[in-house]
Parts: sequence; structure tokens; C-alpha cells
Amino acid sequence: MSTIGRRGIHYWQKLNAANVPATLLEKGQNRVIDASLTLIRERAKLKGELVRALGGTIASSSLLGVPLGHNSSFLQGPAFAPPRIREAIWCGSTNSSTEEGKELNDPRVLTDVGDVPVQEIRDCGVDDDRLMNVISESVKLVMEEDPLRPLVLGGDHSISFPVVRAVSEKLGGPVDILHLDAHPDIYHSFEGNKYSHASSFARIMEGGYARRLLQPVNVPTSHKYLRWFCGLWIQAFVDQQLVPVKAFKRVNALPEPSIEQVGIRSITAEGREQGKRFGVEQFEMRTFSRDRHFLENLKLGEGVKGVYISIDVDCLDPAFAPGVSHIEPGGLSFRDVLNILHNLQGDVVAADVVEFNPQRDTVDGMTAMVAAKLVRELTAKISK
Ligand SMILES: NC(=[NH2+])NCCC[C@H](N)C(=O)O
Ligand SMILES: [Mn+2]
Ligand SMILES: [Mn+2]
Repeated sequence: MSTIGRRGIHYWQKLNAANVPATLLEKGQNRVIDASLTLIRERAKLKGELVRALGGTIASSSLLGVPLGHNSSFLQGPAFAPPRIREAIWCGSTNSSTEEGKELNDPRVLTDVGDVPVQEIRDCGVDDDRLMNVISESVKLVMEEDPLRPLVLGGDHSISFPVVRAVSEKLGGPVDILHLDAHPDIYHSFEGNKYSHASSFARIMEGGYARRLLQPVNVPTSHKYLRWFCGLWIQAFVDQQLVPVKAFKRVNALPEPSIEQVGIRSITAEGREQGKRFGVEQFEMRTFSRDRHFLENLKLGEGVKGVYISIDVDCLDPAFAPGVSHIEPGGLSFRDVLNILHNLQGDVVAADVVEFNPQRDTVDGMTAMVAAKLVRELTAKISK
């Protein structure tokens, strides 16, 4: 298998120059896209019917692979990740129980609808505007089949934009996002690519798919408690209609955080400015020991449509996860991440695990196991 890199698509422009009618190309491309969506739709339908027939499930994780690597600013290996992650999920060296005792073998807990055929679609000359729509469509097809919830296997981090867009559009409003990453991925347009993996959270915030903080961010930990405490009292007054809501408009503009970026240790001035502009709360590794308690007791998703979790594998220290494109020392331990996940309170409506690069992994596939365990524990978090 090979990937069609960022430059590989250019021979389609030559075809255009050679007077191949645009409608001929476009019709053919649409047939390929329809065929791709049909397979995902039918697999999702079958898995949905199965889970509903078994009964008693409110939410069930369903894997959707998005093998896309060309929006990476560095290496393109994440395009090869989904099959390696699946292989590691079911690897005989472990078993099918999650840490807190969910059974992954049970289709009520975990199913799989396969991969979006990203390479096949791009091979037909489909551009990124349409490819991103196909990814969003695929996510919606999974969500169509209640109680299935998408657990997306990347791919580079650019895929989070079409995925979160689909989740928010399908649920009819913004979500809260827990974003674990060494990088904030919030450049307006990294190296001129608006779909870059380093720009996905700018697109998410512009689209209004995540709740925004209306107040300055990066408040010290002590202020967080103050904010929570004041909020509680004011809410009680408002609830009992002791004061007109209007009078507290300014204070009401202090919702709980919207996007929590955790693990950050490679951030530029633009990353900080964009974070402020969009009301994103950035927790940097240099203050992790101070923030740990807060982060290990997160409560998200109240007053919005739920919680989305996006895990860039490079949030982990490279000692735990060497198989990533952007090696950035000084990161989270695997147990730090699990503590944050296990203790998070909130209805997790969808999630992704991105940026695992098998071409950078150790020969024994250590990072594949790490990515797979993240997927397993996210499965447990989603399914109920
Ligand atoms: N999704 C990612 N791994 N993004 C990494 C972006 C790296 C980029 N060089 C930056 O300065 O932020
Ligand atoms: Mn990253
Ligand atoms: Mn990232």
C-alpha cells in the first residue's frame, strides 16, 4: 500500500489541462464516493441492528478508521495506523477486558464499521473539501444507528475537524472537548493549509462546534475553585428567581471550560493568541504538577451536547510512545492519561485517537499497543 502524498494529487490537474471533461471526472468521483459510503452505511446498519437486538445498551462504541496522512506538516505515516491499532486491540498478548472490567468481545460494548477508503478516494482526484465531507458523512452514518457512537482511528490530527463537525451537526449543538496533545493545533492556517493537522482546532472553533469560554483563560487553579463556587451561588439565586437573570449576565458569562487542551509543551505565540481568541483553555506540561488535581477531576459536557475526547498520541512522553511523527520530550505518562480519562465525569459522545505513526514505531509495535490501549479505555468510557 502506498499513500498519495500532498503532491500526488497533481496529475489530476494535468488531466484537466488535457481537456478531459470536468463532468466526466466529477461523475466518476461521485460514484466512487457513493460506493464508499454505501459500505460504511451497511456495516453500521448491521452493527446497529445487532446491538439493538441484544438490547439494554444506551451507548456503544463503534470503530471508524480514517487512514489519512497527507495533512501532516512532517511525516505521513499516520495514514497506516488504523489496521495496526486494530491488530493490537485484539492481540493475544492481552485479553478482552478493560481496566474497569468492560468486555470488548461484546458487540454491545465495541463494534467496527471499517475504514473510510481515503487513499482510494484521493486516487480518483477528489480534493480535500470533498474528502472532509466524506469523513463527516461517514461519522454521521455511524451516529444514525443508535446506540452506536463513533470511536475514530486516525490518521493525522486534521481528521478531528470533519469528525467533530459531524458530531456537533448530528447532535444539534456544540460539545465540550478534552484535547490531549503536545501541540494546540490551532494555527489559523499552518504552512498555508487550512486543513493542516496543526489547524484542526481553529476550524472546529470557527465552526462553533465546541463551546467557547467567554472569559480570559489560563486562570490559576485557585481561581477555578472561586469561579465554580461563585457560579454555584449565583445559579442558586437565578434558579429560585430571586434576582432577574439579566442582572447577572456578566457573571453568567463564566461557563465551565469548553476545550481543555492538556499535555501542551510545544506552543508558539500564535498558538497562545489563537487559544485566547477562541476561548480555549491550555494546560501546559510545565505546570502539570500544579494542575494535576484539577485535571484528574474534570467534569465536562453539562449544558452542551456532551463530551468529545481527542487524543493525539504525542501527548504522551516519547518514552511511552515513540511511534509518533513529532517527538516532543517532557510529556504525560500513560498512567497520567488514564487517570484523567477514568475520573472524567461527562457523557462521552465520540472520540478519536490520532497521530500514531507506525513507520516510527519500535519493531515490536510498542506504540501500536499504547494507541490500542487508549482505544480500549475510551471504549469503556463511551459504552454503557
Ligand atoms: N497534530 C500534530 N501532531 N501537530 C503537530 C504540529 C507541529 C507543528 N510544527 C507546530 O509547530 O505546532
Ligand atoms: Mn501533537
Ligand atoms: Mn495534534
